[in-house]
Amino acid sequence: MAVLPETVTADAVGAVTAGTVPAPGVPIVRITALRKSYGTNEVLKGIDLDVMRGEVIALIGKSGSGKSTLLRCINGLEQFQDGSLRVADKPLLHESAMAMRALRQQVGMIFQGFNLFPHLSVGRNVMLAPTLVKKRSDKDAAEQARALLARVGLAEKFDAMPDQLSGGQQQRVAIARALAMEPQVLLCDEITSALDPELVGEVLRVVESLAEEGMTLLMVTHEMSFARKVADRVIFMHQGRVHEIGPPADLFGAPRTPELKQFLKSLDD
Ligand SMILES: Nc1ncnc2c1ncn2[C@@H]1O[C@H](COP(=O)(O)OP(=O)(O)OP(=O)(O)O)[C@@H](O)[C@H]1O
Repeated sequence: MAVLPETVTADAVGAVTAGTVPAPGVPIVRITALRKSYGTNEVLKGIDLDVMRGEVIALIGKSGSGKSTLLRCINGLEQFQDGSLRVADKPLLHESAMAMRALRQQVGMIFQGFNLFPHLSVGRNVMLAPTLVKKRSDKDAAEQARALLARVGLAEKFDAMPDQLSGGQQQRVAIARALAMEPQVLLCDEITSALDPELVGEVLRVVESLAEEGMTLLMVTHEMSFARKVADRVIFMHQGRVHEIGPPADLFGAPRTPELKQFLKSLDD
């Protein structure tokens, strides 16, 4: 796990986090007895998890095991029925619009679909949230966007339109856009699943470099070799529970439960 200094500023980009971050050893995300249902279907059945600053966690598991729902609860996209969720020591309270706005600034999320605004240039896509939400000047936001685009290897694409980019490039813009809000945690939900195989590597390399720089990452991934290489811990979710959790060498090398053994075997078939 990379360890960040006490305070990290956004000027050097790299700049994956900004502002004051909690002291080392303090969880950035603290999830306690979290339960989430859709109607009568209980999808998360009591999740307990502390995510430490600078930690990289890979979430793996069968389709429907609750991985995406967990990420969506952490960034406030989904409400939950029971338990508690704290981000940077603040409780996630859906009833407070102000608290939710603050949360959205702490927690970045990248999805399988890149969700860029098609009518805005790449640069404008990256600038949008900082100008609207953080009230940055156009000049500052453009400067930051240029630096972030350089950071993801797309310095020359500032004025391009999204449809002029490959899927891998669009996903890298989406990463730059998420970083522009200077999140303390980045949630990645199968961010390479929609890409042609030859484009997967360029996106994973960016994520890997963020991990090396100390970004806290929670990623749902089907890229097991990536999880093995980059994650500090892997979580195997099964039927809405954290079924196994530990270092990648343990989960991949010595799975304890039949469910994980079977899941890993299914990947080889
Ligand atoms: N908006 C929704 N409304 C109703 N049920 C939902 C909704 N979103 C997810 N579910 C259900 O919640 C369960 C968990 O879904 P989730 O997407 O979290 O699983 P997952 O592990 O991320 O799966 P996948 O790997 O296929 O994305 C599934 O049974 C799914 O059908």
